[in-house]
Amino acid sequence: MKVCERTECSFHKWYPLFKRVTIKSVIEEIPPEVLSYLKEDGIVLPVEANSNPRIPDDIESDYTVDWMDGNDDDEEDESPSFPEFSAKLKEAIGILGGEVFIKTNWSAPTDSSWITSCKTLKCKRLEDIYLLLNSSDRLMENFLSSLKASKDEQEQSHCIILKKWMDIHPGTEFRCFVKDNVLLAITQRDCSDFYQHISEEKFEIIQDITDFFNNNIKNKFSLPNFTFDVVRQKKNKVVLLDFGVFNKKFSKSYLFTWDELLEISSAMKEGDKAEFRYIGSETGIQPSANAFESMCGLPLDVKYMTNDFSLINLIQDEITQQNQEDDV
Ligand SMILES: Nc1ncnc2c1ncn2[C@@H]1O[C@H](COP(=O)(O)OP(=O)(O)OP(=O)(O)O)[C@@H](O)[C@H]1O
Repeated sequence: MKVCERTECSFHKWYPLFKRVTIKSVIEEIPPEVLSYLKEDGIVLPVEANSNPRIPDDIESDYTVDWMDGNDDDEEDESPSFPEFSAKLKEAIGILGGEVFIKTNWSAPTDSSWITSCKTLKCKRLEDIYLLLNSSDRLMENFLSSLKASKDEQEQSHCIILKKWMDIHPGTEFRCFVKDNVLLAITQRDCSDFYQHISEEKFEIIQDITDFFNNNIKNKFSLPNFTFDVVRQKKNKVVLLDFGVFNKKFSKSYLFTWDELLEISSAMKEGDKAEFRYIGSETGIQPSANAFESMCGLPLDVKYMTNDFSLINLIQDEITQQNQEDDV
């Protein structure tokens, strides 16, 4: 993969061109001092995001426990503060209707919904945004990526994207694969459930997504090979969510394998429709990747070590080897 492919899939690169067909968003560049703060371990909210300000001494009641006796003032002094950046985030929440979804150039904090007050990725306050930015391993990987990135990626500015909140039914989300500007395949994105409506409407789903691709995406995105995600809310209503790299290291292929996608590509003839895969019955459902992500936060070092998230395979190989040694 050429490195610039990942750059082209960064939200801030494609959003201006595809504004009309995606969710209204605001892009804020992360200033260097905020980036350094986000790269640090631990969760210390900036003062502007702290919704539990210290009770002033003069109204402290007899029942107030002085937990931090003597250290309070020191702690308060150490809290970071980014008034300008925080004001921009607050303004963006207002512009987008009071409820937003956040992500960085490439990833959303889907591993951290447990930390917000409403236990979803919906952010209504600065506190929710800073909690997600600080607690997500997925975002941390984005922030740290410049350490191992090529020159091209290092020159990328890190951004926080605030998107207007949209209630999305997981059974309406699809990932699409494009090679040489041809729509090859479409897969259900939430493979942890069986959705009756998908099998009932499969032909309309393929048609709507194909029309959407032909009218809005084909030959307009800057790469010939890529993935894109859509939400098909109802007939003739398709919304673009995101673009991704056509590469197994960076994008999940869900109900296809990457080898299958390449085979489909080489067998595809002009006029062929994209291949569509979905869970066809209750028995076909698969474990939810998000549930796994949020239950077991693997240390980043371990993730990097395994590179393509194949830790399970690594452990399995180790066990097999040990068993073989025991048998000898
Ligand atoms: N504006 C929005 N409002 C509410 N939920 C959203 C919004 N945008 C995306 N989502 C939800 O968040 C999920 C993750 O979003 P997105 O695909 O942008 O993240 P990602 O990190 O790029 O994912 P991946 O790494 O799998 O490509 C989506 O599947 C969708 O369910």
